[in-house]
Amino acid sequence: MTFDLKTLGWTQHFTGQLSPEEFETLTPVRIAEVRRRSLIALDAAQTRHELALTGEFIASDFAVGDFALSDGERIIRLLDRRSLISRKAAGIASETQLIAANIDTLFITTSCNHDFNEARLERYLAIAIEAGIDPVIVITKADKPEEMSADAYTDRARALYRDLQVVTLNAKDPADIARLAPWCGTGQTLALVGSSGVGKSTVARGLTGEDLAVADIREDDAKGRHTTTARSMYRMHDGGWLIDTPGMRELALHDAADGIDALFSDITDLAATCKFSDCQHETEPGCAIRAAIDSGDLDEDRLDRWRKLKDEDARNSETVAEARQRGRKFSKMAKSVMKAKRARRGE
Ligand SMILES: Nc1nc2c(ncn2[C@@H]2O[C@H](COP(=O)(O)OP(=O)(O)OP(=O)(O)O)[C@@H](O)[C@H]2O)c(=O)[nH]1
Ligand SMILES: [Zn+2]
Repeated sequence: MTFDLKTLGWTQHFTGQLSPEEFETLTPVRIAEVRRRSLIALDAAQTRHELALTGEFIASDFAVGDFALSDGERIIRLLDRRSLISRKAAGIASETQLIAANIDTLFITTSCNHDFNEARLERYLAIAIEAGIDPVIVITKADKPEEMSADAYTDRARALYRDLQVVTLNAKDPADIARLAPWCGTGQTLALVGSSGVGKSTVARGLTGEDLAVADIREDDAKGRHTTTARSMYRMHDGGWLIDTPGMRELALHDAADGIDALFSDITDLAATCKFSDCQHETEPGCAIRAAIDSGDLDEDRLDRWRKLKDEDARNSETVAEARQRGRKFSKMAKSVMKAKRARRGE
């Protein structure tokens, strides 16, 4: 085990999962690309290897950023993740699609203009907390704030969550980009989310020196055909890794009840002291939340956003369950049709 594994983002969390035998015989790698039938993995020397997916593994088991053990040709074992971002898949068969693994910090990006929206920031905060990732709010366009001052935007973002880190900057200014260094050093893994046009690509270019959107790799596959695959892991100037997968930019909320509870712990704590355990915080007597609003301790807008976020999460999580239900019904029906056919054929 060489020291350079640290550079890949390897920590004690992963070392602790290895048996002495695995330690001796297998190579730790980090997944940089997930293809249909193979994975591109980086070893401690940051050499790219194409590893075959064989045996029990299929591509959808893996996310960019995963750590695994390889025998040099194949993946032997996937290691437990420190954090995971997934999204709901459209199809029935696989309910969630893995987007990225083992990210330390999520830069939730917005700008000093109409894009700044507390509800949207809270949605990303809930996603980060649920996934086990430290959120940092990055507010771009501090050099040309609209509607209010850059400091006012910073204050509004800070108020969203206790001890929340907020960096307000001009993403085009290298001196400002340098203020992001605490999250970009050797061993650290970062991802960016935010709406279109807020400056994600500009921040990414500042951190890596590369244009992410155009950094696709063209190469020839085994049969000599040209293929274009999107690169997803980029080395940052400060030594860390930036993960940018296509799914990262379209993250939606799902199955994030714990993340929402943590983000709004003041409200959840209050709700626990309401007189009725099923209190809807509308007109019930003994409602601690109504009392906090009346006394000015709780902001009505915040309560409203909490409700909407919970509804959105419930709706999106429910759909997954329903899809599963539909899938089961469909496979039952398919089975009974097959059975009937076999019976007709006299099998
Ligand atoms: N003045 C100023 N312009 C910025 C700043 N950050 C980004 N921009 C500009 O805003 C525009 C959009 O920035 P991008 O980096 O492309 O935004 P994006 O979030 O990557 O957008 P998508 O690729 O659509 O997701 C570009 O013209 C940038 O030059 C900033 O801090 N200050
Ligand atoms: Zn109540």
